Amino acid sequence: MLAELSRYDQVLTCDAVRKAFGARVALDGVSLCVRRGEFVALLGPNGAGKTTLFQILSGLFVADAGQVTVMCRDMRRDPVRALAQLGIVFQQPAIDLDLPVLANLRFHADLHGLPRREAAQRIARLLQAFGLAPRAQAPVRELSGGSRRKVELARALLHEPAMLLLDEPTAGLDPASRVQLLAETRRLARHAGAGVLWATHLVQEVEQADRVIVLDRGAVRFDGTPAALLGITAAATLEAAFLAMTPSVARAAQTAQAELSA
Ligand SMILES: Nc1ncnc2c1ncn2[C@@H]1O[C@H](COP(=O)(O)OP(=O)(O)OP(=O)(O)O)[C@@H](O)[C@H]1O
Repeated sequence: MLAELSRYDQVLTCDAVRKAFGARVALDGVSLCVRRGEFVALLGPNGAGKTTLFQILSGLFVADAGQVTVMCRDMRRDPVRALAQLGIVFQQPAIDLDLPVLANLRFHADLHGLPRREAAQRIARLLQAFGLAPRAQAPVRELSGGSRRKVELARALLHEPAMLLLDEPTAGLDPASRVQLLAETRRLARHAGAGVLWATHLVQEVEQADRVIVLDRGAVRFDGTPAALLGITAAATLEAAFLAMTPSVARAAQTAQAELSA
């Protein structure tokens, strides 16, 4: 019974996923899960495999081996129903810059087959929550980088997905916008009971996470709470703990430091 409960509590599962590009192995047997209402940070240096993993989780790439499920739907066998439960923000902005904010959101609602009245209510709520209501009629091109990201996040939440996949959503934002976007995502996802997988290489963004998964060179090096990451590495800061978990990054940091002090 307990095992059944915990299986249904898992919104996203990824089991022994492998992906290679020719001889380069990008993911080497990655297993992880995200539970309902849980905010999980996926922390990894450049080239760790985060984007490849997201492309597989969002159905853009097919894994060479392994299994992905969303709300118990197998991504390979039942992609339509698995994808319907996902809200995705890609690393590269993917929004029509010439369309007004409102039209972008309406288009997404239509794609998901939301009835017009229901869509209008949800859009109004999300625009309000993100402080975007006054800019609803503005073309996205006229918005700041931070506001554009908020439109993408609102769009990802519009069909009320069980799981949010966010690939470095704060890339290119200033520190204040980063903190704001992170806080708003957490609040909205928790309110909706959705799971969140937030990929980043910024250690500051994992402090508030329920759990952190460290990915390096295509493999999971750690999976636990930020406090546990500090505990097992006996590091004073999360930054030091991350370096301890990713020796290749630590070596690069040491070399850079030595060059600076030479
Ligand atoms: N289309 C591709 N063809 C060949 N190699 C690829 C391709 N996509 C990714 N790789 C390689 O797979 C590895 C993982 O790359 P990936 O982009 O997934 O890492 P990442 O963690 O998202 O990095 P970043 O933080 O820089 O975006 C890297 O070694 C990369 O060079």
